[in-house]
Amino acid sequence: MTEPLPADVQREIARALGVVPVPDPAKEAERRVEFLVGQVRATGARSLVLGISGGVDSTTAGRLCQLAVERLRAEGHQVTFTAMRLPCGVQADEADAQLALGFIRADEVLTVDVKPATDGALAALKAAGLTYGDQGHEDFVGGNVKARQRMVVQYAAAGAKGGLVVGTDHAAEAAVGFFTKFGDGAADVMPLSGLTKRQVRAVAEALGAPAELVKKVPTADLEDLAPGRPDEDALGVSYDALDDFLEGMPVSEEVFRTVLGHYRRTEHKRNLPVVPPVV
Ligand SMILES: Nc1ncnc2c1ncn2[C@@H]1O[C@H](COP(=O)(O)OP(=O)(O)OC[C@H]2O[C@@H]([n+]3cccc(C(=O)O)c3)[C@H](O)[C@@H]2O)[C@@H](O)[C@H]1O
Ligand SMILES: Nc1ncnc2c1ncn2[C@@H]1O[C@H](COP(=O)(O)OP(=O)(O)OP(=O)(O)O)[C@@H](O)[C@H]1O
Ligand SMILES: [Mg+2]
Repeated sequence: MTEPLPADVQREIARALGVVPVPDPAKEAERRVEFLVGQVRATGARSLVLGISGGVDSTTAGRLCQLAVERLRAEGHQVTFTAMRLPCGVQADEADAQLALGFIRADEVLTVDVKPATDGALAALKAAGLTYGDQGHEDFVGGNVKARQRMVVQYAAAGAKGGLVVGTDHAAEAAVGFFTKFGDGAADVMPLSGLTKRQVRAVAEALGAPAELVKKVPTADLEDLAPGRPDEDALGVSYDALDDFLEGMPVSEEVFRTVLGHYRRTEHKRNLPVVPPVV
């Protein structure tokens, strides 16, 4: 069988992830505010809950949430947006998180330090006898525990408030599975879905986000041994190249292979858990 052409593979992946051109980022922002409004109306939710890190994704999604709840309140719905600051101890780019909060102007900000819960779980696992390959491996697994502790507290807040947890996953992260399964990958609504990273930045700019945040270098910031490590460093491909891939532009063979490799390896993260076939 002949291999499909790279352009056809790119088109198929972009289609699966819902990537479309965004000629007018302001209209796109509006469409996504309306999506959130519709989801709140349909579910009867009384709040939206989202962690604000100081990165461009949560800055953008956070502002969309606040605009959505203000629109709903104008229609008479009792609904609020809770922005959550979820540092793990002291966050190096705390100033960016504060800048994001100043822009978003959320109804409420809840701050929870996820360090005690993260350290407690890891210490208990160690006491139970769990071991890791090496220090780097331990740090990597611990990073995912941190991301899942953020999920735990966001769902606790949503449970207390009758709310929906908002996720910030978009097409560039989804394509390479660059999120923690059931950590930041766990959410009820994902208003940035289908956007490439540059489209997220364009929507952020259209919303009036501070330029420092629009242009900020993306970081998962999960590893203690490599604080603030740029995503692009971990992924081995730049977001520009990844966006080119998703937007159907020509990419180098190396980029093509890297993205396709990540896409195939992380298929399980974009699907529900695997179950036995029905007989
Ligand atoms: N084939 C398969 N079918 C079904 N399930 C499979 C599987 N392979 C692994 N799994 C399961 O998945 C687990 C691995 O997935 P996971 O725990 O997510 O771990 P993993 O994908 O190894 O790591 C998460 C990556 O996402 C990055 N991240 C996380 C959070 C936020 C951001 C960000 O950009 O902000 C980035 C993080 O830096 C790291 O590189 C395995 O331990 C196993 O339980
Ligand atoms: N320190 C934090 N405080 C609150 N929420 C966080 C924190 N770190 C991560 N999150 C949540 O996890 C999500 C995933 O992180 P991710 O790094 O992909 O997004 P971001 O930081 O908003 O943008 P970028 O990818 O450009 O860094 C964030 O959007 C946010 O909702
Ligand atoms: Mg980040």
